[in-house]
Amino acid sequence: MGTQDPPPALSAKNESSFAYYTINARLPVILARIADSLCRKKERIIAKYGQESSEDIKFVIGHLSKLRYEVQTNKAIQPLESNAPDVQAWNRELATQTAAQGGEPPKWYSATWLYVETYMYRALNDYVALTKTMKSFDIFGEQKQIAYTDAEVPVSSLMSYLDEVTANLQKGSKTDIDELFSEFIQVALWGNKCDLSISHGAENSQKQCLLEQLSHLKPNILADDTRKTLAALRSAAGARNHQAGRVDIVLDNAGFELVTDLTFAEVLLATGLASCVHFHGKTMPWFVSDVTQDDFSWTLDTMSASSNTAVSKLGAKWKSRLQDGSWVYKAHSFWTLPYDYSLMKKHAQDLYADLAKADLVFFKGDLNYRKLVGDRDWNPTTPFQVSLRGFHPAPLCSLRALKADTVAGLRPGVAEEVAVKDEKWQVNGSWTTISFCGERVS
Ligand SMILES: O=P(O)(O)OC[C@@]1(O)O[C@H](CO)[C@@H](O)[C@@H]1O
Ligand SMILES: [Mn+2]
Repeated sequence: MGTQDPPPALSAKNESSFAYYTINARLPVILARIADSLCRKKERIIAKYGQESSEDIKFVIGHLSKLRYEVQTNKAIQPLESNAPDVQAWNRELATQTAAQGGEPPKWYSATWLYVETYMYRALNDYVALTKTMKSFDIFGEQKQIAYTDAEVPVSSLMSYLDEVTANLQKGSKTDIDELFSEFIQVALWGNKCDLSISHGAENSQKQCLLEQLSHLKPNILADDTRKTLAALRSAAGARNHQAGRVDIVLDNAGFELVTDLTFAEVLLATGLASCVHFHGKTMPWFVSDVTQDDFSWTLDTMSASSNTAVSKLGAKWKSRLQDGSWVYKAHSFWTLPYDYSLMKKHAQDLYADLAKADLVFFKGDLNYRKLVGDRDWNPTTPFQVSLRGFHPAPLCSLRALKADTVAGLRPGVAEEVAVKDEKWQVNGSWTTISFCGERVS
């Protein structure tokens, strides 16, 4: 490795890695759970999609067990078969990797973790797309809705607090915007602690009130670029005669995390730090809990229909934001391709150009972080800017709970200190980073 070369990408070749554990233990469990849940939901699926879907369920379960066998026995990655628009790109990537290895196709334990894990979720969607009747079925849909309903108590307290804070702002009381920004960026940050794929698709939602926990959680933020992030927003507005601009949030999980992101977006608008917020979701069910258009709409519909006044008020307000354009929801197919973000300019020029219109782009969650830093084995003290390897459509900030063993941007000594306190610090979601990059470094 030359001095300028980035470190290698994570892969299951290393048996002590989380990548190995994921492929060896977690992915087979996720696949088995999906098959089980299809069996359990059989009657409901038939009621919704018709009698013919009975055959479709068998078809999907058959493919799931074949895939599980292929993972467990380290078989070659297979081309996708549906005629979905992104299948060509996936199969082209498979051909490229095969050619690069002298005709040897990538395999589960030797290819990069990012490639095989994203492939697994893409393959699941392909099986559903190949059915006759169930093409619109979301394998994880019910779990995502449960993640929201299980969090109704913390959602209610968060909405009451948000309602109070925004009302006080309207009354012109001297609320400190810096404090609000710092508080609600932490709400969105810790919202990422509770996703479903880390718990093998089992329930893992937020039952306690997050607001009460924030100060207690503060020491677990290993890198905190809150001030730099806020300064970047202010300087972008300052350059336009104090006109606030667009802020983008690249979403991660549905359920409680989505509500925390929407809350943060509301605070950005209410404080005048942003004039509009663009949310980026997924075009298909992804990594168990990621937000799709259906999840986004379902969440706002469910909130507006809530019997809790603050929840229904905010739900209705957010639906109207989508109408008046102060919020925009979009989903680009690049987010579910296997590429890390240093390749966005090459594979999705339009998305890169769109993100460049924002004053600041927030990237939520662990998978987005892995894609930002190329899922590589960085020395933890490598500057975050360096780990991005030239990706810089706009100033950006990642809010992430560590659930994978790649991290950059830590001060010297921090990794060693936390490793003594918690040997699973890199993967158990209990430690977080707020990482900002204000300029391009290649
Ligand atoms: O992106 P998210 O929702 O925060 O996390 C996704 C995740 O659960 O999936 C991968 C492991 O399977 C890890 O990157 C991470 O733990
Ligand atoms: Mn996710």
